[in-house]
Amino acid sequence: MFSLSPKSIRETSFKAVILWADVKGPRDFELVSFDGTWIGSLHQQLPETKHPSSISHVINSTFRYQIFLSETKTAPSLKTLILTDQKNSPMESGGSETSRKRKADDLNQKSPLVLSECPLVVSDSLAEFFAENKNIAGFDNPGKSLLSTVRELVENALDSAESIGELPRVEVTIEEINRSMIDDDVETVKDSEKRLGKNSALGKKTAAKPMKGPSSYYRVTCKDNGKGMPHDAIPDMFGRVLLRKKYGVKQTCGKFGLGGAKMVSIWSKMSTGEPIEICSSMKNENYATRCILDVDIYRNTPHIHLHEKIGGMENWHGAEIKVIIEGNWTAYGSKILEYMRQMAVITPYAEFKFRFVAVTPDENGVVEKSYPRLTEEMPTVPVETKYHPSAVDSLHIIQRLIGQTKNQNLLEFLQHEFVNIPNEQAQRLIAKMGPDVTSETQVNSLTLLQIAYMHHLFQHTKFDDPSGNCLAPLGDESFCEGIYKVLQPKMVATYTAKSAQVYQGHPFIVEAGVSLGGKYFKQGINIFRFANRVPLLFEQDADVVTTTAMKRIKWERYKIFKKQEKIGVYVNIVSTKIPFKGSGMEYIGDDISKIIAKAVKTCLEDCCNQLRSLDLKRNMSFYIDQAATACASIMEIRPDLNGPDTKVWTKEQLVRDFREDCKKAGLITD
Ligand SMILES: Nc1ncnc2c1ncn2[C@@H]1O[C@H](COP(=O)(O)OP(=O)(O)OP(=O)(O)O)[C@@H](O)[C@H]1O
Repeated sequence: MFSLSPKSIRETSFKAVILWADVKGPRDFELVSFDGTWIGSLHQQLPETKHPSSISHVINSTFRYQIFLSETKTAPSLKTLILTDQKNSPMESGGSETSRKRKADDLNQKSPLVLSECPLVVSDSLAEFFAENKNIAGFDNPGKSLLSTVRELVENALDSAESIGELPRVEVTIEEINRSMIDDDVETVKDSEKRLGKNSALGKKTAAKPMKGPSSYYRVTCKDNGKGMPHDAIPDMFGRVLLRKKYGVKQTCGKFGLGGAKMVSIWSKMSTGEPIEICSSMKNENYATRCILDVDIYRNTPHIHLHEKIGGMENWHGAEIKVIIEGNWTAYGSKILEYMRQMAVITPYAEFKFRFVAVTPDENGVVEKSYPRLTEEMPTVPVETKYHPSAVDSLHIIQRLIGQTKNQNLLEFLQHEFVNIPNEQAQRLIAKMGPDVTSETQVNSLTLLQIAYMHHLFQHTKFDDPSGNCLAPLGDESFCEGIYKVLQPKMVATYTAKSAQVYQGHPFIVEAGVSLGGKYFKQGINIFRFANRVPLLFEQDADVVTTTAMKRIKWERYKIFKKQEKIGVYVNIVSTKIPFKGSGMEYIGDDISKIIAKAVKTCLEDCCNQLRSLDLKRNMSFYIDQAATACASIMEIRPDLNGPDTKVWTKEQLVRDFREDCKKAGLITD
């Protein structure tokens, strides 16, 4: 079975020989180690041959891969890889039933194996692994780390309040502190860079971009009204990195799945050496917990300084997290303020308070922002759902589910551990898995090759689409409220797709908004991107939303003129898996999926249509006023037109009645 501890991330080169294959031409392969680990994908040109079974083809390649080896495994070296062709299953590709079966038998006996030599250097602690690779979690330099710290704490605070149905209230304070308050010797910027580089156990220095101004130390505090945390669980929640045993898939705001709070603890340990302080109280508990700890990075354990229960906090439930980290407000302050503003747009049911205090209170020394709650309407809490077979992107997932399942026979396993595999389809899949496998086969007796083949079948079979019931978009009315009140455009239209669509077995829903005018916007197109209700602040250019708004929407068709107007474009994509591109996970590549690009375009076009009809109504409203005023003037001049028994209409009354009638007829909105 898999352990929960990653051992290494390395680049390696390997030599591989395909001993058996019945395909030729360009193919995508999936590389899997013999312990079931998915290693990576490879696009390879196979030689043209009339006798495919005699292919002997050498692959030379360099790979960046991530390996999770068992803790108990004695030989931590990876020697053997299975190569699975993603495109062309030997059993699926043409031929009679008997020939397909023969090929299946061949697959079982001959095994399309690839041999390789992969030297591995092993590191033991998951916390150390994250410390070494902090850039993948957004902690690549002090400025970005300050932003990521705020982000992780705010998103945990929101999750916590929403999970108990409480309208969130989140207070964030960043106080710059005098280093001499915590350091004996004041460190120079150069020394600090040296220290941060040295902390990387492999000596891999993070490519530090030149930043505006020197970095400094900051106390970041985030207080919420969420569910709080159980007393005994707190040290592990903040001081031990574990790979979570995920059973299914869920819409979450965490981008890396690494545990943001833990990354914050590790960053504080690495950058200032100061512990993290947690105060928490749960609903209906008559005490609060105060816990001070730091992470022992090399042992991956919490090092507890204080862990006590305190009284007198009966009227509060929630958490307050305090951490002292190295950061750079000069370089990233504007990004942090932008994050808070966009968070207020996409979370209009929350109340946010933000305060920054510099060590020297000059005119930029204090920044305060307050975003009041704009609606009491809260989206539903996203629910975890079982995997759709097309969303199973590694053998590892099937193996984990086999390890956890109560459904021991294969037929039950397929039907109950996944969505959208009905009984008949499960039986058909089992029939394809070769003569040794039946509905009654115990899942824990499946060989690795059989599991690899099950995975292969999942990737090459058409299943019904998963439902989007597990997703929780914000909703078009709340989205409109957020945009209108926080960013104050002149006009805004929003649209949330009525049903989910599917990308690689994961359901997704797009919601969009388009606004016009407003003093906070620049001329042209202003883009705001969100994924699972979290703002995306970097790498905008290659994003599907940017490309769609810039190139695919014919704005003039809706009488919106890019060169003259201030256009706001807002897109929130919610999914059980956001197909991010790039290591920073800050954008969804435009080339990634036509389905997503089309869904974004459709939603934006709906908003443009709404704006167009809003604009027509606005014009109509103007002409109605003009017409009514003209009529009233005539009647004032010629009172005889009112008739002997009717009362004399004033100009105002006439305009009011006219507008009322037009409103009833749907010609104008206001
Ligand atoms: N403000 C908070 N209120 C209540 N519980 C919290 C709070 N912050 C963290 N936690 C608890 O600590 C756990 C660990 O947090 P952490 O950010 O490390 O992981 P995560 O939130 O589960 O993952 P990710 O950040 O990748 O989404 C959370 O799952 C949650 O149970």
